[in-house]
Amino acid sequence: MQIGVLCSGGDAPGMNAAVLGTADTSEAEVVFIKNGYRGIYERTFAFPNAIEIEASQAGAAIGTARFDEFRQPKTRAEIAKILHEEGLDALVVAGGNGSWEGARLLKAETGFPVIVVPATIDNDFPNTDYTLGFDSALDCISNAVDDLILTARSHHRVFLLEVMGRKSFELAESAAYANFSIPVLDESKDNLDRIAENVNKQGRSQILIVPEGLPDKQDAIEYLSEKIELETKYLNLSYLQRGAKPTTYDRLIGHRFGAEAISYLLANQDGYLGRKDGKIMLSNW
Ligand SMILES: Nc1ncnc2c1ncn2[C@@H]1O[C@H](COP(=O)(O)OP(=O)(O)OP(=O)(O)O)[C@@H](O)[C@H]1O
Ligand SMILES: O=P(O)(O)OC[C@H]1O[C@](O)(CO)[C@@H](O)[C@@H]1O
Repeated sequence: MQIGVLCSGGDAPGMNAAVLGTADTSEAEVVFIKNGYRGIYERTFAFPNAIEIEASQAGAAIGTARFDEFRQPKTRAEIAKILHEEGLDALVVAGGNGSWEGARLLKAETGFPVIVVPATIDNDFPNTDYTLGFDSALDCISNAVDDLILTARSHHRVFLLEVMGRKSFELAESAAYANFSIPVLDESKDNLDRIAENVNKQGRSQILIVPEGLPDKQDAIEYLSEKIELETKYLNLSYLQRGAKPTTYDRLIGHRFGAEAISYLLANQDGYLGRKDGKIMLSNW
């Protein structure tokens, strides 16, 4: 069996472990596809030994992409045709919920077998408790909070730290819980007043964690800065979260997701992987 493997959407720490995990088999021939769905369209295929991949490194060593043309049925039909022409029997896609939707449509419209490995720092993917990269991104935020609080205390300041996650607040909420920081998960005036009041009552340096997807985020940041009596500073942690060194957990689960994807395809099953109750499982399309 010849299986194509690609990364799609934002890179996520642990994607490299997942890609390596797919190649950890002697029962299938794995072909890496560079730069996501675009790579199929442009026929940028590479055999595993042609690419340097380290599970210990963030990023997607085989490249990833956001490829808008894939939203068109005619592009998906063309891509299925190319996959057949290249002799591929199935596809493994490591990506987030957009990549999942693209894979779902590819399968529904063309019947091409595909398994999606949940890989995005946002932890927003159907039927899984966990997406690859979340733990590493969370670790990155924790390290930032550890460092920021030192300079914050030196100057008696409060930091508003923006974190990624698109519409999902999971990174912000988990980072705040893990670090005894204050999450800003609701932009209502009541909530912002309550946060400012608590910070003022305590009168000491704090880190407030703001999710990037907070509605009216800029207004909320300005409102809090006005209401908080200590001096406030704003920092966006941004892409550093995606570039975070993969934690051992993300390397382990990445390896397992990759290897399981191949096992399922060899057993003629496809769909999308997830982790539930500590187990890796497949949901069917
Ligand atoms: N509705 C859709 N129909 C078809 N293809 C889609 C759709 N949404 C996304 N895709 C494909 O998946 C790619 C990645 O999607 P998207 O940019 O939403 O990232 P993602 O997979 O959700 O990852 P991340 O969470 O890291 O952003 C898109 O560039 C496109 O090729
Ligand atoms: O790399 P881009 O296209 O700017 O995407 C940024 C987005 O990707 C993510 O890092 C992963 O989905 C989001 O948290 C963020 O909003």
